[in-house]
This record gives sequence, C-alpha cells and structure tokens, in this order.
Amino acid sequence: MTTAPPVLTVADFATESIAVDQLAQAGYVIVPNFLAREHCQQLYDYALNLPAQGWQQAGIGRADNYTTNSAVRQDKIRWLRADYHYENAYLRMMDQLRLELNRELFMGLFDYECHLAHYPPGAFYRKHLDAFKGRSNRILTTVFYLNPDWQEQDGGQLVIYGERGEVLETVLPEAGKLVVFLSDVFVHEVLPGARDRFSITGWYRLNTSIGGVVDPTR
Ligand SMILES: O=C(O)CCC(=O)C(=O)O
Ligand SMILES: [Fe+2]
Repeated sequence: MTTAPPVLTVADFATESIAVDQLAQAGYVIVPNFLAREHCQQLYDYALNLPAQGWQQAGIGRADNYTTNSAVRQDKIRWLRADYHYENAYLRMMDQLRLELNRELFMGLFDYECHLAHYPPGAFYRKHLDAFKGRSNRILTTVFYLNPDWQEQDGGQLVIYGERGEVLETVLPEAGKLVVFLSDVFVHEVLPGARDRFSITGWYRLNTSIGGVVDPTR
C-alpha cells in the first residue's frame, strides 16, 4: 500500500509579510518554522530511507564546468523530481512561494530547482557563492533543514558572511527552518557536523532563454 502524498502549504512565509519585508531589506531571511513539524518529519523519513543509489556525489559548477571536488564540498545530493510524490509535494509548495515572492517583491522568478543534501558526520562545504554576478540565472537560494533535535554541539552550522567578510548569521540546521538569501550576494559555508545532516537546497531562477532555447537547469 502506498501512503498518500503530504499536502504541503506555505505555512508562515507567504502570510508573514515581515519575512518578505526582511528579505527585501536585508537580502536574506531566516524563517524558523516554515513547515509544520509532521510534514518536516515525513520529508526527513523519506530522505533517511532513500537507498544509497538514490544519491549522487555533489559537484561544483553547471553543465560543461561541472566537477566534483571533495576539498570544497562533501555532501551527497538528489535532485527532486515531480514524478516522486514526496518530492513533488515540496516542489509544489516552493512554487507557491515563488508566486508569492513575485507578487510581493516583483522578482519575476521563472522557475525553481532543488536537491536533497546529505552531509555525513565531518562533511562540509567551504565558503562559496551560489551564483556569480551577471553570469548565472540563479537569483534566490533556499535552504530547508530536516534535522530533528539538532543541538549546538552537533555543529553543521550554515555561516553567512557580509560584504566585508564579517559573520552575519550562524544558523543551526534545525528541522522546519528555512533560510532564503540572494544567491550572488552572500558568501556562505557549511561547517562540519557530528551527525548526519539533511536539507533541501534550491534556487529560484530567472528565465535567460535566448532564441527559444531554454537555459538548462543545474
Ligand atoms: O546546507 C546548507 O546549509 C547550505 C548548502 C549550500 O550552500 C549549497 O548547497 O550551495
Ligand atoms: Fe551554497
């Protein structure tokens, strides 16, 4: 018997105009309880129970410039697809958020791509930007955390840096928390953790198609 896919809704973000205002003003926002606990738990269980072959070693760059480099990042990923129930539920919810952001902030976000990420104990992702100014159509990064009972001593924080290299935020990857930031503005890194760390990282993109050729994702 298959269980019905969860119906996910944008719990806080869309209705909380404070969060949208914060994003507009600071260029990033941290929403502690983006998704209800049971939905978050379902996604966590889903990620935990995926078979090993459901994951791939994460790489750096897109298309022709793609390489894997374990000195930079050590997580395993799985791109979400609409033909898997649980994955589709998350994609649909984030599409609602896309429409909401376009309505509120006139961002003209065209689509969304995201992957599950699994950082085994000790894994990290060194300082980086998700997009380079004028060279990418990734506009907004979203990171959603799935880890119940994550404590300070478990490590694995996301550190977000400001323009002068100062620490703006040190974020614990706690279940239900969503972080959104401008992809080409904020340098960030994932510190090594003591536990398995699960998240869903995604990007809202602009359509930079030229001559009817749709810009490839990833
Ligand atoms: O998991 C995180 O906290 C951030 C991941 C990240 O920076 C990325 O995948 O580009
Ligand atoms: Fe990143």
